[in-house]
Amino acid sequence: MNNGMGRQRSHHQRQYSSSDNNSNSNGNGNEMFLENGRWLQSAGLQHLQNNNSSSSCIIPPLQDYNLYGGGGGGQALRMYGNAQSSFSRGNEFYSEPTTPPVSSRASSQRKNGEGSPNEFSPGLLDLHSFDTELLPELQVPGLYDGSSLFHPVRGRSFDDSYPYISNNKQTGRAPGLPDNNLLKSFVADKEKTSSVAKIKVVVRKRPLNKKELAKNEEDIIDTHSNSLTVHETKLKVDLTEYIEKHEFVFDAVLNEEVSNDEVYHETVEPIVPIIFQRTKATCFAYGQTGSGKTYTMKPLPLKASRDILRLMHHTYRNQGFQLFVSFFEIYGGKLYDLLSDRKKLCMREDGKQQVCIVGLQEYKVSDVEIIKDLIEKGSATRSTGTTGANEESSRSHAILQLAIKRSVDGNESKPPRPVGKLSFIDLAGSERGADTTDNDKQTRMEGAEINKSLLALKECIRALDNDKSHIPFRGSKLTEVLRDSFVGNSRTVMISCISPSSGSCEHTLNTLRYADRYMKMISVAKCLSYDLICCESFILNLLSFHSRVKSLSKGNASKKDVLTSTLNLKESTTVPLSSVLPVASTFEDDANDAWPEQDERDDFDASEEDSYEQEKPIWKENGKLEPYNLSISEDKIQKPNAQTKWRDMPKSNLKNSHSDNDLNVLLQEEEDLVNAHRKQVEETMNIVREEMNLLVEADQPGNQLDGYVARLNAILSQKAAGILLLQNRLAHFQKHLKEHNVLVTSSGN
Ligand SMILES: Nc1ncnc2c1ncn2[C@@H]1O[C@H](COP(=O)(O)OP(=O)(O)OP(=O)(O)O)[C@@H](O)[C@H]1O
Repeated sequence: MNNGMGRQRSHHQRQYSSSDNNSNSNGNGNEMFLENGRWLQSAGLQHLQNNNSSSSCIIPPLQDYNLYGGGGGGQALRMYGNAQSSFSRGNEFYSEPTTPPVSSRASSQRKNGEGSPNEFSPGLLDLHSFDTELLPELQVPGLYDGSSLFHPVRGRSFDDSYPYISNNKQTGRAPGLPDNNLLKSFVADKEKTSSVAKIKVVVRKRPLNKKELAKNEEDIIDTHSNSLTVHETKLKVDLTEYIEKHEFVFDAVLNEEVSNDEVYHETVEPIVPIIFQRTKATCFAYGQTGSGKTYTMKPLPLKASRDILRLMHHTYRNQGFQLFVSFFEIYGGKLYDLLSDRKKLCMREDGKQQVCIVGLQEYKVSDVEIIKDLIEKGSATRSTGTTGANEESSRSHAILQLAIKRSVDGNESKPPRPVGKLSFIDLAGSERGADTTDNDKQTRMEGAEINKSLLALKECIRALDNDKSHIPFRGSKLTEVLRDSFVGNSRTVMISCISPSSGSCEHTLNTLRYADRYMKMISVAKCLSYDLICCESFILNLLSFHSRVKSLSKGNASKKDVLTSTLNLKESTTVPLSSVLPVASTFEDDANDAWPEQDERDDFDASEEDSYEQEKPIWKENGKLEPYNLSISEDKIQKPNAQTKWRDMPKSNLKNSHSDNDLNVLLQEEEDLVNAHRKQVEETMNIVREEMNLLVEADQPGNQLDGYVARLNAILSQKAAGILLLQNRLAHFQKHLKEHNVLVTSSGN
């Protein structure tokens, strides 16, 4: 709690009650994550556990586990997407604003005057003017390995790259580092930059402004390292005041003392290098009018351009990279070029479903001063007006794009092809439609349009989860433009801006809940990724076990090989496995493929498998999920059917090459590992279920989270089935070995 707030609070006699809608910072959440950390350690996955004491940091970013990149990105975003169901519904009242106002005019002073939507001349329809398809291959010798983005380094997190300093400044910059260490650390940090979080949610609290101070409004927000508490004043029925506390945890919380430089360092700086790696990155600000979105967003593009140019002139010198700047706004559902006299623009999709903004002026730049001028020019041209909360309020969504392009095969005569793109989106204030202080019709229509587009954004992300084949990107111009942020190899940083004042409490809570839903979804996805890791480890153990016994059976493995193999296996539980193994959705099939060749299994009794029927996860009637326990099935597995017939293995070879004791040790280790992994998978699945229950509890009517939860449940069931199948086979395999006197003693499991 800051001092000012402490003083002001002392005038009131308030009772504190804890909030019912807090995020995963609550007791359960903490315990859950601590528990999570414990089993990570026990599983040899402690490298995945962040040293940060904050509970939310125990779980590293999603991209570490291939939920991102390649085909995984969609999955994570779908999870992330449904988090937004708390987002306020759009205003029913909507009619399209007739005109974009000119810059810096109060809404009451605006005049009509823009043309109709059909006024584009065919000459503008140049689909190649903004080719958003990225260059298919980009190899920069001696620098990034292009593949690293698609096989991100695991166990490295965003936070690893920049040690987080949990103090009042909350800068995240290690002491002694130069202000811009980008270049110095560039090559050394290439692995780190490739592990930049796919989605990062940062909250920025602004200081109380003069108006709020004049009204004696209190600062009701306490910030901690990556969490914050909102103290909401409420009245009891007997009209006595009490405070309800709402706690939230995010990737980072930046308080009122944090400078714009530090905001840049925390949000955009880490993603700058990766746009040279065929990545489309987006940073957007969200929050109520007057909360500081423009203040936060405005300096970021210039700082980013500076770093991009440094990289181009040094690290990527003579590589043919070029930087292009464009700046446009979406106002009243229409696009206007802010660098070309507010020329109306038109959006088209090309044959490859790439969104092209026809006629958008892009400036090739290589000088920071020119970029600065362009940004200032565009900002001055942006539609602004006056709202109850902000005299100089942005009435549009402004999008500034920094595109990196490169000549194909060094051929300067051909137009350069895009390599990566960094978009900065300053969204219009989130509560406009509901702002009753704005009584003029124009302002209300703007508000309705803004709400409509923000609602479309929510719908779009939700659809990513529910309907793979159709995402309503076309619901608004905003979502069409943001499409790049949702698909393919992308990075997104969401900065939620909040006002600290008691008068803005409701809006602030809305903004934080919106951001919090993102965080919860990310957290669910992270748990699932652990589940995936554990399953992978489990399968790898079995495969390795099988191949070693098989090689023993052929008599072509020395004792040394076997022991080395065991060592490797143990190590393999602490390193990424997805490069070797299938992803969750297919692992079962692949595991089947990897089992002994068919001839070894020809005589396998199918009825045996039936007896190990999968336990179905239990859905309670109230929609909650019960913890899932594999132990019943495990009992069955321990009693293999005596009827089982296996084709004989050449036991003579085994006996000749190795002592029974060696094999016993080996197999015992195998079983221990397998059992440890099974337990982890069980625990992880329970954690995921707990998370899902939290989500369901926090859900509001009509948000259709049920579908999402059911889908998660299906994934878990599939995993559970796969695990049982593998255990089943392990049991058969052990029995087979016993029958052939390979395994002398039982593990007792
Ligand atoms: N962190 C901050 N430190 C100091 N002043 C700030 C900060 N954030 C915002 N302000 C000031 O608060 C006022 C409103 O900020 P800003 O215009 O960025 O809000 P906004 O969220 O973009 O509003 P709108 O949605 O209406 O455009 C401005 O005068 C700005 O200078």
